[in-house]
Amino acid sequence: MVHDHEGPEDGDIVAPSAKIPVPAEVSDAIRTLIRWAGDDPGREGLLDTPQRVARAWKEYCQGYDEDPAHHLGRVFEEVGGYDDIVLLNGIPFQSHCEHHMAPITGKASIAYLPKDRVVGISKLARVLHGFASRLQVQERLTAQVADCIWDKLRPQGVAVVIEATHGCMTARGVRTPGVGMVTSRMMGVFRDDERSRQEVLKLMGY
Ligand SMILES: Nc1nc2c(ncn2[C@@H]2O[C@H](COP(=O)(O)OP(=O)(O)OP(=O)(O)O)[C@@H](O)[C@H]2O)c(=O)[nH]1
Ligand SMILES: [Zn+2]
Repeated sequence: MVHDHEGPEDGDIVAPSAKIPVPAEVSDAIRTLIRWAGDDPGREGLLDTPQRVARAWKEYCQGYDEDPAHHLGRVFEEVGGYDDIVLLNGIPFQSHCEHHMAPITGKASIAYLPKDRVVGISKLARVLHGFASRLQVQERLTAQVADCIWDKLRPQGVAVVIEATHGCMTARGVRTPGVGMVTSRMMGVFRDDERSRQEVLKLMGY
């Protein structure tokens, strides 16, 4: 595959993704898009844009390079008898919708009721980012995060609530900013037991 030879100079401060070579067919496609949108990809300000856009998309979509379930591989079975809800509340995330490749920006609240194992709390956010860093619909993202925790931790319950705004609804199309889409997935006791569901929703601030 042919690569464009526009790399960082010695001494430049570069993001890790800047080192990824961009195949010529990818930068050509972005040049075509710029032209189709009405601008001149040959003008000075746009010369490096195809490489930047390509590398930005590699970064937005870096979840394709990982299996988020791996983050839940290290569990702790001794937690001093703790047997109540664990909640990571309001985790900010960014994703992109699979229909328009426009940003989805939101917050996720992820809770589980452990049975015999807990996980390092940062790992819940890592699972979220792993699935969010792909082309998504919010419903699937919500379900994938919940299913992953359910499968790997075998807890008594999992609750995931995601609230997000969709760039495809604000910057284009219906142009309705400020509207949040809310999705939730309740599993185990949070699905079957009304009091447990109310308790976790209250902890999340709903
Ligand atoms: N359910 C769901 N819909 C989404 C999500 N992200 C974007 N959409 C919607 O996907 C739909 C795609 O509809 P289409 O009619 O095929 O595309 P469109 O003509 O660009 O639609 P408009 O956005 O209404 O202009 C739109 O209604 C979007 O609002 C998501 O995460 N979940
Ligand atoms: Zn969209």
